[in-house]
Amino acid sequence: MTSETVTEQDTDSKKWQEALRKMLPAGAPLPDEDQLDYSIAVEYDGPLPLPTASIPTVDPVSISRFSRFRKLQNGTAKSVVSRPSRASNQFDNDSSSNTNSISVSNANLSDQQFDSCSDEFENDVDVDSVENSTNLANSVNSGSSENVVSETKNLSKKKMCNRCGKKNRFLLRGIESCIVCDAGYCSNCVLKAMGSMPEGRKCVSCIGMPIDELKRPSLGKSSKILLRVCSPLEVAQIMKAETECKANQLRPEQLIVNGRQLHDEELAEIFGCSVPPQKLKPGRYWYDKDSGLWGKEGEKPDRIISSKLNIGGKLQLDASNGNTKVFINGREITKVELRVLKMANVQCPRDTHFWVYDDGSYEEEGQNNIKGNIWGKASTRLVSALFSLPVPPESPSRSKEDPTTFSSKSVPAYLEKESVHKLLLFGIEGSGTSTIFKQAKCLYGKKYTAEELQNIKLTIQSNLYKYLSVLLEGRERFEEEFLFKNDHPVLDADGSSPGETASNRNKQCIYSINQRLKHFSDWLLEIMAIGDMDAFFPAATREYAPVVDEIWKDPAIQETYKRKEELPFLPDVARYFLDRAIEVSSNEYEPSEKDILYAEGVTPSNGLSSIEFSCDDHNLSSDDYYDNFEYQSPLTKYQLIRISSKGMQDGCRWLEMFEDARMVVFCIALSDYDQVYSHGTGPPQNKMLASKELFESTVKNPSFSDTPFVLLFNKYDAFEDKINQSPITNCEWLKDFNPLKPHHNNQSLASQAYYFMAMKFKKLYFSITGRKLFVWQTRALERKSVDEAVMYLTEVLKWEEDKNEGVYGNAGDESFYSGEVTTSPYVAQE
Ligand SMILES: Nc1nc2c(ncn2[C@@H]2O[C@H](COP(=O)(O)OP(=O)(O)OP(=O)(O)O)[C@@H](O)[C@H]2O)c(=O)[nH]1
Ligand SMILES: [Mg+2]
Repeated sequence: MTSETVTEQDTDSKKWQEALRKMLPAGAPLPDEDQLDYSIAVEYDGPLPLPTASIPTVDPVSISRFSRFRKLQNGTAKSVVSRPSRASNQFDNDSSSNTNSISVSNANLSDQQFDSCSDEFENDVDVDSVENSTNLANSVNSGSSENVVSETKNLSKKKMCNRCGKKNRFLLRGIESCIVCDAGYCSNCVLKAMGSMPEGRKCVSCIGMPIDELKRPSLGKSSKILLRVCSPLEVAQIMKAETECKANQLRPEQLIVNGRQLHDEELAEIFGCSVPPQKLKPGRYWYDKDSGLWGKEGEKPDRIISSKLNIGGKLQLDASNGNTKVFINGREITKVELRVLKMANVQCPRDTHFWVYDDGSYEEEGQNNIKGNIWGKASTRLVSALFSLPVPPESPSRSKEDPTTFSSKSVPAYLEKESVHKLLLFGIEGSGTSTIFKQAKCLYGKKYTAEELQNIKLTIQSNLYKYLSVLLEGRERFEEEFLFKNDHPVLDADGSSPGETASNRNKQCIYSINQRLKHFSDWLLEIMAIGDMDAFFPAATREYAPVVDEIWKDPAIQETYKRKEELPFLPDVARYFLDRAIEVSSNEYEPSEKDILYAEGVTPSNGLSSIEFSCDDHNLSSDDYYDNFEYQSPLTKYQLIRISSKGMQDGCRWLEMFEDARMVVFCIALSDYDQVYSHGTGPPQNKMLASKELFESTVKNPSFSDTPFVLLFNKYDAFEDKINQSPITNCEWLKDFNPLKPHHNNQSLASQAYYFMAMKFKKLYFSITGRKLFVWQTRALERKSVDEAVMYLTEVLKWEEDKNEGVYGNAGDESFYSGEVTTSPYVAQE
């Protein structure tokens, strides 16, 4: 080794030390290389004030990680989602994959680039590898260099225009590909290569040829590229031709219905009927011509189409692979269907054979006696919709005689069902799921109706009495304790005995209230004890509002409130509403958005609630969020389904109904680590442990064996507030937390603890599933934080989809890449 190289290395290592020191909290010692704790990276919050030329920087080269969160601006990668806090990070990395690789280079980057890169660093460093690594260089190069290079090659090929061969900057905005041969063209070449597009987006040489079936879902969905080179009207025409021209249609032999290939006229019959199966793809299906139920072979029904079509073979008993011993029109139904039938109060013991007609009326086979209508009840329709079972359209023209009179206008969203991604949201009591749900509803859902608002108002008004009664009960207890203590004072050191005990009995104490209020208190507590509150309220609301206000302001109650930690049933929001008792109780009161957010009992406490939204509903997300993306179908719908904590306790019976959920969003309040949880008959337990148990059992639930999980760590604000007073090691499971000392403030400690807990859960999840757990943090009371969380969820879905489709294997590739790969010196060394 020459002396020159030695000095070079020396200087390098000094630079590293200098850079590290800047990243560490002020005064923190430079850790040993061996014990370097890289979770400190979450602290990093901006470019270092060092000459950029000499700073080792982080260059994003990981291809598959580019996504909407890493969209490119001016050639640099930047996190689109602004960080909700210094510590906002996603732990979406998989230690076993190479997708997190980041190469380190000494390239000269501008400040701005450095900033972007450090963003990337902050968000992307593989937590697992960081934790285990002993060397920064290794940690940031956690992927193998070979893989990085080959991924890049693939991408380069993918992103090359098939006509001009250029990888010019237009390519950052995507390419348009041929629906037959997948050749891609940049916006400069697309018209030259595809001509007037009489059959949609096909190379001129591919016209007349059948399309690539993988691309069928994107038929008729235009991209932004086309809009750049054609007028909107032209694009509309091209898209129309693409969906309608003969060459692009399914061929009858691609469809097998009830075990038989279709003929030409059968295909025509399907497409010609008034309610055809939409978005039909080649495959094997079953069809029940009496009820109109239609599904994929071996699966539950998927939709209801026109009945009485003469297509395919005879419906088989095992068409949907049911195992319930209950039969509909000769088909053994699936568990989910049976459950819905039971909810619709249809008696169905084993070995029942039903005859179901297309209007939902049913009878037992051979009895000739209509027993009822399955779809009669709105609740059944709702439950069916939630469980992805089809429901017939609600149309006045619907009739048994003429089943094909459904007007196409009334065909509901279920026809688009396959593009609805269900996200299941739950967690233990108080984790914040209803707050998140309400925020999401405000952000993307429909406005509350007048009736809903009225109900919310009544809920808020009666909550006042609930809170008051908790306080009054606490007051009584504290008063008794206080007087008892004074009755039996501990002997003083001088041996003086309890002298004036008798007179204490009649004495007032700080917890005492006047006779009049005592009277009201007794009355209210009695009503609460009987559980008869609804009989008195809201009628009594306005009448008693002044008393409520008076009691709340009474010094005794204020003293009681000071000990709210001892009142487990008093939520934090009590003060928010009690402070405004008079206003809230008035007839004219209209709950504000904030009131609704804070109000308890707005989302059902023992069941399901759901909202549907599409990507376009992101009203908080910046416009340029989608700028660089291929056009996303506005039809990508998401359904956020919240299962209440009570519903979860119920033997988790809901879960098995959601096998088709695209994602489980498990919510845990970070601030629960030192809270006690007691429910049911079980002994009190640490709340974080209770969450962990529920998490574990959910992960092991067979219904979710293939479903990605996202862990939402909620109440980050409360977590930050308390972490310095109450160490997280108070929780048995978190005993081995060993923060890098000294932490100069709550934020830094909180972010380290957050990382630590995220890692705990990631490892737990990995040990059960062998997969990666996605982790995100929220402050559910802040709307922006929930919006960001939802964006993250949709992003994870996208990643998962890409993964399932074999990333970049086909055209809909939404990843972006900024110029050439910088070969890291470390990669080169390997
Ligand atoms: N400080 C803080 N409070 C929150 C946050 N999220 C929710 N809360 C409060 O925590 C309490 C419980 O939240 P909920 O949303 O009702 O929790 P939940 O999961 O629906 O719980 P159940 O209704 O018991 O099933 C409410 O008083 C919320 O206002 C948060 O991010 N920070
Ligand atoms: Mg709640």
